[in-house]
Amino acid sequence: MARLKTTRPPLSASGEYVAEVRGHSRSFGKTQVLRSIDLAVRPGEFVALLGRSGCGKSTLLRSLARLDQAPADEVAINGRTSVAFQEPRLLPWRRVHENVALALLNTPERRERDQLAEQTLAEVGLSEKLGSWPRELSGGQAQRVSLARALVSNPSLLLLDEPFSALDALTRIEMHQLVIELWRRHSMAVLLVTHDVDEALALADRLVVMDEGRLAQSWQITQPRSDRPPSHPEIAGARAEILRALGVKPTPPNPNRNPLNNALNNRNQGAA
Ligand SMILES: Nc1ncnc2c1ncn2[C@@H]1O[C@H](COP(=O)(O)OP(=O)(O)OP(=O)(O)O)[C@@H](O)[C@H]1O
Repeated sequence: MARLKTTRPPLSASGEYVAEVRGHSRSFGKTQVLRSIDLAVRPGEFVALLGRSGCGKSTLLRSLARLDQAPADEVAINGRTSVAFQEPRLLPWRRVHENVALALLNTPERRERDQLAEQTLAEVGLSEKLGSWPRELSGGQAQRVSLARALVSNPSLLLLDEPFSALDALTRIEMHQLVIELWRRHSMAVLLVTHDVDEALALADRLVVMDEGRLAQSWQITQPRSDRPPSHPEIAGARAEILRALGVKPTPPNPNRNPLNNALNNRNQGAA
């Protein structure tokens, strides 16, 4: 009897998703780190990826960023991706605007590169630091430059690998606001890797929990971002479930979420 060859349908190239991951596995030596991951990110969607340390979040992000070779039938990206990491990773021997312009290697015209870098640095509020050296920046400013460098190429998917975790609480809140503003303005999708459940609940449309290389559970948040107090039933309920999925004892919500909600409320006058 002839055996039917089973071929998987190709990953979407239709533009329905900016990133589509299907049955993606990855091992380092004998250690399997990603186990048949399925994940699709829609244009403009804001997804937060949570999980215990070592569960494979950064490895998945690297596959999406094409920093690691992933088989084309497991990971498909429609459009451009760019990444910002926990550390800003700026070149210390290049001035701020050069660090940003360097992300535009495919733009041949130097003047265009400079203009775009300048424009994007203005968007992150750093116009006055164009000619500074990275060593002259605060941690928060350096992280803004890193964001500008990721944004300048106008990605359809921005990958953020714990970009706020080294910042103090106030700077973090400012960065949250900034990321939401930039996300809206650029109409891009964002995949944020974070350990902070409250941060994820404040920012994302969808929260996905990873466990030992698998996507364990996900939550869609329908409450508008501008109105997500920790006491809201949807937010409180998702928080309790996510902490349970992470195997963490419930803790009181981070009170720093309120300033974000308030600030977003003030700026966006109730926009979702
Ligand atoms: N290049 C590599 N070579 C060997 N092992 C690796 C490599 N990169 C990651 N790993 C291993 O893969 C596992 C998952 O790492 P990964 O950085 O993806 O986890 P993570 O969930 O992002 O962790 P964290 O939250 O601590 O950043 C870890 O056990 C790590 O040691």
